[in-house]
Amino acid sequence: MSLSGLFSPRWPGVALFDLDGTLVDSAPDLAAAVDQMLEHLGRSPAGIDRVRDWVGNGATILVRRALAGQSDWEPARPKDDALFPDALKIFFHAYEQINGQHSVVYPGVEDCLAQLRAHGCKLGVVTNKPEQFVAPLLEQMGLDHWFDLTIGGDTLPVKKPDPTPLLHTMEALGGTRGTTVMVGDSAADVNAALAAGLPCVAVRYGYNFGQPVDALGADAVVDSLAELL
Ligand SMILES: O=C(O)COP(=O)(O)O
Ligand SMILES: [Mg+2]
Repeated sequence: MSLSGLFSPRWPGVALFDLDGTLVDSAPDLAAAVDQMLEHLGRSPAGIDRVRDWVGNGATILVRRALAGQSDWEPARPKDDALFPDALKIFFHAYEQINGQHSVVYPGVEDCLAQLRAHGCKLGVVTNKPEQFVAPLLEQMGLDHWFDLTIGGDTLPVKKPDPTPLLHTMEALGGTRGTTVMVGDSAADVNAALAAGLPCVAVRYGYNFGQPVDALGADAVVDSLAELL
């Protein structure tokens, strides 16, 4: 499956990209910040392998999961509820310092973005990561210059898997359902695209809560964004 196929019948169009697990492997920084937060609260660190599976629904749910020590944080224990506001503050403070330090751009990303831009596509980032962390990460990764618009998890009243952030970005960039594609690594991305009525590419190398992406219902599943060229 090539991107021109997904854009059918009109090309160029708008390509919307998820950030964590799609453009950038940011789990090492998120895990470091989560572990700093847990240690500050006198808890044992969670470690990157567990934190990677907790990423995808934004920072507040990441912190909820870290306090619960598992993906399924509901119902939160009363003790966790009491700790949550402080835990979130500590996480934000830690991640602000760490964001970008150990993160890397995935192979194939730059070539894909360059090719899309060469075709005249508008490019957007639609992430559940809180907005304040998005521009600093894109800048440090040297990716910021590719994007016409970035939407964070708290930029609008709702986040993925709600389709609103995708449709908002598509419209702001002059796209339509026939000329816009979503590229992401998790069920939050695929479900948002399905609900928005947009074609979707899922990448296998990301996080997706520790589950394979092949059965999510994406229009194409790839091992690298270079496969789309
Ligand atoms: O911050 C998160 O939980 C994930 O962000 P993403 O939407 O870029 O994958
Ligand atoms: Mg993601």
